[in-house]
Amino acid sequence: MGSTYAIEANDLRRTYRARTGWLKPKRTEVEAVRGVSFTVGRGELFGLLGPNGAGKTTTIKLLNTLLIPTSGTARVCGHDVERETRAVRRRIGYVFGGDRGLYDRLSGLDNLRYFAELYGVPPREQKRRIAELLDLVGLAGRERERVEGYSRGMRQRLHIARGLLHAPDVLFLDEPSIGVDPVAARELRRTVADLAAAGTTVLLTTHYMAEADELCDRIAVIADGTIQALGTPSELRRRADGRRVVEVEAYGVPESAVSALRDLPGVRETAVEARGALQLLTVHSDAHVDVQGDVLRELAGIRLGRVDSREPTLEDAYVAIVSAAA
Ligand SMILES: Nc1ncnc2c1ncn2[C@@H]1O[C@H](COP(=O)(O)OP(=O)(O)OP(=O)(O)O)[C@@H](O)[C@H]1O
Repeated sequence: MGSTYAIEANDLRRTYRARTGWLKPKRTEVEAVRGVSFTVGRGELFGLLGPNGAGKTTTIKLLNTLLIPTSGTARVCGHDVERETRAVRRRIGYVFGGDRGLYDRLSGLDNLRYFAELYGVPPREQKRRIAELLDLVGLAGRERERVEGYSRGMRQRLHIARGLLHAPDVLFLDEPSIGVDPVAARELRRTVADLAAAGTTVLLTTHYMAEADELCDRIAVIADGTIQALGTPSELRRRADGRRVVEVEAYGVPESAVSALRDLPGVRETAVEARGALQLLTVHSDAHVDVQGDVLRELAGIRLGRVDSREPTLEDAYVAIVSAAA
C-alpha cells in the first residue's frame, strides 16, 4: 500500500448548491468545507469535533467517496478518493449514528449474514468473521434475538459490527453515541478503543467532549468549514491555560446579567446552556481574576443550584477555540 498515512486530506473544499423557495426559486451556495488539510496515521484514533453545521459530516463524506470534492484532494490508504473510488471503498467502513440501516425484524445474526453477503465476504469466512465481530462489540449470546428488541446501544454496536464485516482498514464513525445512555456509551467507547488497539484506523465525529478526550489520539476542532485547532487532547487542553472557569446553576439567568459579566475586565467568554428546568452559566476569565463574587452579585435574587470555580477541561478549551472562530 505504500503510503504511511491511512488518511491524507489536502486543501479539501466542498460547496453545496441548493435551490430554495418555491414561487421564486433562489439558488444558494453553502461552502461547507473550505480548505481542510490533515493526516491520520495507520491505527490512529482521530476525532473531528465541531459545532452543528461545522462541516464534519461533509468532510467524512468526501473521504469515504460519498461526495466529490469541489477542489482539493484526499487519499485513503494511499488511494485517491476521486480517481480510485473502488479501491477506497474496499478499505473503508462507514457507521453513522441513529436508527437507519438495520432490519428490525431479523435477528442481529441474520442482519450480519445478510450484509456479509452484500459486501462479498467469502462464504467460508463469514461464520468466523461474524463470531469475531459479535465478540468484539459485546453482542455474543444476544445474536439470535430480533433487532427490534435491541436497546439503542446494542443497535449501535451492531451497526459497528456491520461496518467491519469486510475487515476495513479505516472505519468512519459519525456520532456513534448519539442518543445512547451513559452506561451503553461507555461500552461503546470500549468497543471503539479495542478496535483501534487491534490496528483499525478510526475517524470519529462526536459532540461528547469526554468521549473525545478518553478515546482520541489526536483531535481536529472544525468550525465554519475550517480546522481551528489540531493536536492531542492534552495539547488542546493547553489552549485553555491561563483561564479559570466559574459555573453556576440558576433558575432563569437574565440576559442583562450575562452581558454585564461579559463586559467585566478579565472575562473572556460567557455561555448559558439549558439543563432541564435550570440553566448552566459558564464564565471563563483570566486565571488571576476571581469573578465568582461578581457572578453571584449579578444573579442576586435568583434561585441558584451548584456554584463551582475550577480549572479548565477539554470542553472549556473547545469552547475557547470555537468562540474565537465565531
Ligand atoms: N446536501 C446539502 N445541501 C446543502 N447544504 C448542505 C447539505 N449538507 C450539508 N449542508 C450544509 O453544509 C454545512 C456543513 O454541514 P455538515 O453536515 O457537514 O456539518 P456537521 O459538522 O456534520 O454538523 P452536525 O454536527 O450538525 O452533524 C451546513 O451549513 C449544512 O447546512
